[in-house]
Amino acid sequence: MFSLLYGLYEYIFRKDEFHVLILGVDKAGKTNVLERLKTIFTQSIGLDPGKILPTVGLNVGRIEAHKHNLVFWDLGGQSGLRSIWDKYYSEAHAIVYVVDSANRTRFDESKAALDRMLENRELGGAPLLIMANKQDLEGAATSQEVGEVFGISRLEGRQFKVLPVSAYTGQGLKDGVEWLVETVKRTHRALRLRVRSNGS
Ligand SMILES: Nc1nc2c(ncn2[C@@H]2O[C@H](COP(=O)(O)OP(=O)(O)OP(=O)(O)O)[C@@H](O)[C@H]2O)c(=O)[nH]1
Ligand SMILES: [Mg+2]
Repeated sequence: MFSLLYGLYEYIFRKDEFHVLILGVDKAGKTNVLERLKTIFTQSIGLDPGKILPTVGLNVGRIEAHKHNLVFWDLGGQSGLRSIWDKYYSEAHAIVYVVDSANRTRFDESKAALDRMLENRELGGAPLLIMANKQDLEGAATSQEVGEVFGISRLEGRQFKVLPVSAYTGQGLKDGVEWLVETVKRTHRALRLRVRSNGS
């Protein structure tokens, strides 16, 4: 009886856990974003930019924000590593797509990788937050420009937002996390994933 009641208590009061994939082409700044998020939202200090190497496997970061637990999965963006992105799609509540706003020469490549990702049905209904990163650099494209180049307003059936951020200064990261929590909470996808995890 006690365990039944405890189970019910746990079910009602446990914090929801959301899985957020951090994607984007190599050198966009994904791992720096993750490390800065750790500094902002946890007791520990994220890695210094100078100590961050190109990602080959998976970096995981957990934070607590707005009464929710968020688990970030940061994957490598080199072209040969993009083929494993889709292994994580079915379990992801939302996507953060990081763009190097200061490197316009790679916008086409980055947009192609984004379009390919969005075509995947396993990501149906997953909110998309585009981080127009490296805003601290002079000449960086604004978030509006990034939104236009990446054709974001044409997305149908998906919640999305483009935010100006800097992993170096922390600009925009709190707003991004707040948007993620508030948006994911309201999606059918979150409910679907929750039902599935309770059933397994
Ligand atoms: N100026 C500036 N540089 C940044 C910022 N974020 C990342 N960088 C730099 O951009 C480069 C790539 O950063 P990473 O975080 O390793 O990029 P990544 O997207 O994780 O790359 P992969 O792991 O190879 O996919 C590094 O030299 C970083 O120091 C930023 O906000 N501003
Ligand atoms: Mg990385």
